Amino acid sequence: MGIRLGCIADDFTGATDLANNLVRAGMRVVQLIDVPPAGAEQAVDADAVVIALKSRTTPAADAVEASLRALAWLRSMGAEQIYFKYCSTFDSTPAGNIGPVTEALMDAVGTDFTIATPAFPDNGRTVFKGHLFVGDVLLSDSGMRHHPLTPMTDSNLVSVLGAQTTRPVGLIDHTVVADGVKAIRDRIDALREEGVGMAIVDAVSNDDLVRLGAAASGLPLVTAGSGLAIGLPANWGFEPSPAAAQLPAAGGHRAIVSGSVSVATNRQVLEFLRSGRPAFSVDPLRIAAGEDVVGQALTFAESHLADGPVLIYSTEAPDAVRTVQGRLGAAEAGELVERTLARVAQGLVEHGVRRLVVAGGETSGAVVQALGITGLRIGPQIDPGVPWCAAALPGGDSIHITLKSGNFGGPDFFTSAFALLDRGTS
Ligand SMILES: Nc1ncnc2c1ncn2[C@@H]1O[C@H](COP(=O)(O)OP(=O)(O)OP(=O)(O)O)[C@@H](O)[C@H]1O
Ligand SMILES: O=C(O)[C@@H](O)C(=O)CO
Repeated sequence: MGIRLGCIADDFTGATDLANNLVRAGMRVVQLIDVPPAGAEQAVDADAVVIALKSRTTPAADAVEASLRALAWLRSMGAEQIYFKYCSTFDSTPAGNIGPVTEALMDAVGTDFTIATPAFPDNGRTVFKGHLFVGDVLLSDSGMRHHPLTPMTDSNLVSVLGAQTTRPVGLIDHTVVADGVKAIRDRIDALREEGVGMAIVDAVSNDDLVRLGAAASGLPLVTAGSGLAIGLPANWGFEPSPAAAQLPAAGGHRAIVSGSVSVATNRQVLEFLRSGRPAFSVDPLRIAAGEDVVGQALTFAESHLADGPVLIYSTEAPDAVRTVQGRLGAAEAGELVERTLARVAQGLVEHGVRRLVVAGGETSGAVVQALGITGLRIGPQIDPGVPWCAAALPGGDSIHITLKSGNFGGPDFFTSAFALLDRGTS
């Protein structure tokens, strides 16, 4: 039998976030890193597949091209519904990429209508009257207003999405969502008749998302953050079950590689340092000066791995990051650190690390690619949006890995993640 749900995620940690919510709602999920190359037939034994792209901030045409390739592959696997996953903070610019990718997918699946909601109440993202809140504040008052690539300065998602698409954008507001599945479907029919192509949907609770999920069962394409995933699997009769999140037993050394500079990760690094555990700080300026930082980090790790976990981190507060960026350039500094941390991760695996936490979306992309990982089996949730995963390594061995979005996870994430594995993954 083919897969039920085919998902296209615009970044790697976002992909595991989505896969995690699907698993928790009872689906067996495989996450693939990029679209499998043509001819490389991959046997997928899963109810849903999430293809992880790095298309959030690429030029819109590239994001569209990659998303359409992913769509074609998912349809060839029998996907009955397509889910385009973006960030719960709707990260995008007037040039895209949420609008252009959505339009291209609509054309390709032959639909005149889809929904859009980044709501993820478990992580404090709610949509009310079309406005996105992050915790207690509007998106435009949150840290996202300073994001270097996708600054979010408007919380009104109808206008944000409207600026990115040629199709009229409407709203399905909370009164309709609260009224239930029939009311949502009636509103969709009415918007369709008015010629609206995409509708932002309010959701302030998981119950809202469950109702929306049921109402969306007939739509060939849905677009959302990961939250909607809690409401879709029931449309095929799936029910929450621990069996969906089973992973093989974990073993091997434990390490954390953190290139995330987000607020939550800074707190997690601080908490780890405070606990007196072994940690090595990667200084971008020393890398730029030609020091063998990879070698130094691995020598440090080697002497501590037996009593791990060991943390290798470049995480710094915004001021320190700005100073480095001022000296090296933001893109250059980012790339330098990503390359370094990816090589550190390779070295850690060569030294027997088989339980690895990676923090940061870009960092995760660099690490996963350097390790030659092409697919992830999704396991149990550590914190909302972050599951453990199991992956095959090119040499035939396997690894347990978790890819943590910068702003996800509690302060003790770097230790609670391993504690969950110690309690058993199956
Ligand atoms: N000390 C540092 N100085 C400058 N740049 C850094 C430093 N540490 C990390 N970086 C770069 O900052 C970027 C952080 O992006 P990344 O996506 O990994 O984390 P994030 O933005 O915190 O998390 P997310 O995207 O999941 O929300 C990477 O390109 C990384 O290489
Ligand atoms: O939706 C989110 O916030 C995350 O899954 C994500 O996409 C972070 O990059």
